[in-house]
Amino acid sequence: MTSNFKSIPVIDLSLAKSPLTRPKLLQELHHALTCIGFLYITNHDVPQDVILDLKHALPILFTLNPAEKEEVVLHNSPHFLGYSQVGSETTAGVADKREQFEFANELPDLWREGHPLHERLKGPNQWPSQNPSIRSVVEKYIHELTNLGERFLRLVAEALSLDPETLFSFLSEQHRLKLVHYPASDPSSDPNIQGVGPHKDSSGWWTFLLQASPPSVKGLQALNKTGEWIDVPVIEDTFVVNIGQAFEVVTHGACKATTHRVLSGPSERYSVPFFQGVRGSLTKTEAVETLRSHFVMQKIALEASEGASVDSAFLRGKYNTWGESQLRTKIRSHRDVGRKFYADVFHGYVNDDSSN
Ligand SMILES: O=C(O)CCC(=O)C(=O)O
Ligand SMILES: [Fe+2]
Repeated sequence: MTSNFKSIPVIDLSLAKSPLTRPKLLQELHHALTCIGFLYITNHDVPQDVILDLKHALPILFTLNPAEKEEVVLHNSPHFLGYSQVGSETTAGVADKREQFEFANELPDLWREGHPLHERLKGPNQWPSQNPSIRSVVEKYIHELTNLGERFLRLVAEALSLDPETLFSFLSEQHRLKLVHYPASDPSSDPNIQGVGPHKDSSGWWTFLLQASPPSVKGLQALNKTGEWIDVPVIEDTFVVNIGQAFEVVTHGACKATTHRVLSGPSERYSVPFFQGVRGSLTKTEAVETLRSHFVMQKIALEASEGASVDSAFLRGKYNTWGESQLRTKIRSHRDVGRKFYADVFHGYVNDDSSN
């Protein structure tokens, strides 16, 4: 569990540039990592035009007509890359009220019969033919966020007294990006309509989220220790950054993947999470053992009040690699895709409740 935070800290990455201010940054980052699991970063050095181009592209992309969206529907893709309509994804057993386009850095489909099934998550994107400019906007954005993620990981390592390159050995060559649209809800209806239900991020090592609507549009909330939902409002020129489940496992719970959700509201909302990918071949043993002496034996970085307790579907589940557990999550969230491309394992995955 995370500590009983009431707000989300803002970490100024420009403090890293001077030896005079770097210690302050590392101290604040350490606190955010070990006590909250959620933070904003500012002065992140992602070029403004790359962010603005993406923000401007969102409303245009989502006004494609249903046939144009259908052309790139997720159901075409064994890599779970493409468009999914409102209500087609479920989180915590309830349909989410959001539509989304999922992309990744462009990779060839090298999977063949006999290779590990999770390798099939890697592959090319589907690009909507009626919005040809979206491709370069998304590709530039993924490129910048990949770099930001790497810069950030070096700071995280330093804040946790690890070698700056240590955390890179867990990364995948695939990073995924979702462009998300939450339609407005009727204000007279239930105020707690689920945009996306309570969850810990399962796809990434770290998540870097652009809240792409004006500050007046609310929705994102993080859960603190006493079960209160804390607003994570839009702050201009920041990214919201949060820990994924694999990172919680590898750090033995020193750094928690904090539960969060989005409520849909009276205004539509756009957001863009970038999921820094975790290597699919990562086994449970590697995940647990690689940094064990650092986090458990030396008790470094374990100042979070409750110590380390890890709540992980990956560890609880019966699948040995991160890739397999990620594939299972994808299949359970998008069953039509699972049934079509993963028929051999589909029933096993959807009927297996050994992890959620
Ligand atoms: O839309 C948001 O602000 C957050 C979305 C999210 O948590 C997710 O897609 O994992
Ligand atoms: Fe999330």
